[in-house]
Amino acid sequence: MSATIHSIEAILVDIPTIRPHKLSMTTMGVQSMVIVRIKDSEGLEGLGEATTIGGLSYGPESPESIKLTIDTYFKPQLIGQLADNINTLRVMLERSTRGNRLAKSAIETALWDLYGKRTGRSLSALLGGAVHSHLPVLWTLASGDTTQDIHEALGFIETRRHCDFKLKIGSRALMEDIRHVAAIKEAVGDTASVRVDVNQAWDESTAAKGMAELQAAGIDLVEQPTPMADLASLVRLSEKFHLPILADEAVANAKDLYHLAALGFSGAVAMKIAKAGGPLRALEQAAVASAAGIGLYGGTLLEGTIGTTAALHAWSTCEKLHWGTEMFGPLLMKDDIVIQPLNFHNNGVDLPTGPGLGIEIDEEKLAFYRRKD
Ligand SMILES: O=C(O)C[C@H]1C=CC(=O)O1
Ligand SMILES: [Mn+2]
Repeated sequence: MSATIHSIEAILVDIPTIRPHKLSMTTMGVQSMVIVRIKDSEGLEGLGEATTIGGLSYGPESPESIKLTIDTYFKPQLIGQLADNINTLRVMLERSTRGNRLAKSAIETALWDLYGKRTGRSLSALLGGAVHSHLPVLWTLASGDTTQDIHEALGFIETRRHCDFKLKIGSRALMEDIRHVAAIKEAVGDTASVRVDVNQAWDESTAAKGMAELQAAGIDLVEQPTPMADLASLVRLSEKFHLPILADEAVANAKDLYHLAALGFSGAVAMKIAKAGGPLRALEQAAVASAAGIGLYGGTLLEGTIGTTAALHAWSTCEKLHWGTEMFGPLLMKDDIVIQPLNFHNNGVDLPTGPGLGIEIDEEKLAFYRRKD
């Protein structure tokens, strides 16, 4: 008889960011994570994590609502269930609860970690095996200040920590943003790839003007220029420009991607375990993307090491990540709550190899950063 789920804890953890992180909808000075600890009847523990960016200014789930969903609605369904059958548990939560994908992703991650620890296999091995052991990782320049962003970028190019950059724009007047982006592109030169993320801030006509300017400035990719529900604008813009579009908020899972592709979209998609409701659903997009000729990108909601590692295991199983990944979340935080942080080097990160996620909690750090109320 295999082990059953004995306890589930959802812990709010707040870690300051190394600098203000300016997005089109808000500026982050702290990242709040929900750390999930699932223990089984044999005393093994699985770790999961959910985050969002800028709380309710970004989407309908907040760290506090994720904890409430897990404590009040998921826990009573999961306690006492066999821990190993992840699909059964995942389908149970999908049937009982609409939405709440960030909370579902944290639970699925913890179940995978637990299963990996029991079987002695890494999450990527359980998902069919890693094709990559080192994944490229870009850095987001979002201090809000052009000179500081250039300084940051040149430092990372020099140390080979990152060679690709994403700029968060959309909160300022269009031409102010364009001057900011063009100055950074000019400073980092042709060897660095510069992309922008508008986080839905433009209407279609602003996006058309913006994309023409960005194309001329040598930018490689424009992420979610228009509102998430406005799929037609993404399709029209992708037809009008050879500067590719990365669909982020508009696509959470394979069904969304299929719909967008069927409308005629070309470009790329940001897979995120959080948006999809867990690693399995996130990876389903890879098959649709490949069938539709859409590029893949490993996306983040600025998770800490636990969530980042879960996503890395998932992305490592994809044959081709056309646009690399942005799994730099732990580096944006001043500190970590794990014993062995991820190894970022050579413009990317190493995939941990231990059982499950291959990550261990630092109990003292967790006690220090957990929210006290
Ligand atoms: O893509 C997003 O919208 C979320 C995130 C990823 C990197 C970053 O700075 O913010
Ligand atoms: Mn984005």
